[in-house]
Amino acid sequence: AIQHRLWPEIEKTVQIQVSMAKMGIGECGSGWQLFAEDGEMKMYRREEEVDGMVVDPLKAVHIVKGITGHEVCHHFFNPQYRYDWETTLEHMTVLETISEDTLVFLQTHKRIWPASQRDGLFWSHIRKLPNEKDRDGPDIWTVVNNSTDHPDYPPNNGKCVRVFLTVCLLCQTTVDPPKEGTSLTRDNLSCKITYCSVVNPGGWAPASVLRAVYKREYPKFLKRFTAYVKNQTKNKPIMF
Ligand SMILES: O=S(=O)(CCO)c1ccc(-c2ccc(C3CCCC3)c([C@@H]3C[C@@H]3c3ccccn3)c2)cc1
Repeated sequence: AIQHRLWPEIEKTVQIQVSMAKMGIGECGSGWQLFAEDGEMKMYRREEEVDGMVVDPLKAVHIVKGITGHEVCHHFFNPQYRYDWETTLEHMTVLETISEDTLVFLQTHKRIWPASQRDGLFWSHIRKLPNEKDRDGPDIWTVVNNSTDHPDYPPNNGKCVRVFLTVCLLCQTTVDPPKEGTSLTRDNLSCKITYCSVVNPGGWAPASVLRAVYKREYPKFLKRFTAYVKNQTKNKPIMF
């Protein structure tokens, strides 16, 4: 197949993001502070600023029963579900379908007072990865989103300030085998979800406001998104 212009960047970014997502919090370099915890969900952040702007990297680990990594990534990647779970979204369009596993999105997020409204333009790639720990086990699934350019939508030429983001959702499914002679059900499934994100707000916004927004929005987002996937899949055949 002919190579798309973004292919080399996608390949490299996916490798870097997946290896970072696989690292434990301890290995990931120091400075991670736990800032939210809710049951199996643990959210860490590092306080970082670039040109005086808050770009705090975020790393969340969550364990959800009853769903697979494929189901989580499928509902995160596909545009048709996004308005159901992404509450800060004002508008979303798919600018380009590079392939069935790679899309280019343009999204505007609801304005967060007193900051000006933001938009994001990024490629999104979904991929199945071999399970190196257990060759017979379920595959690992990932979605990587990374800011990119588009000739028709230059940054900051309308009402929105363009954010720059890199996001990695990495999902590892575990199957606890059912008792002899009983069939596999969703009760035998659990999924370890690692969500890493770095969002550069693209233009000045008060650090205190941004950190308050991050503290409020990220836990809400991951809880709402995983509850959405459980609800969407509960009466459907398991998608490995
Ligand atoms: O995982 S994704 O790829 C899912 C696709 O939508 C993604 C997640 C988050 C963002 C995002 C974009 C802008 C902003 C801010 C920056 C200054 C003012 C708006 C935020 C702030 C952190 C808060 C936030 C956190 C979680 C969800 C939404 N909002 C987040 C974009 C994409």
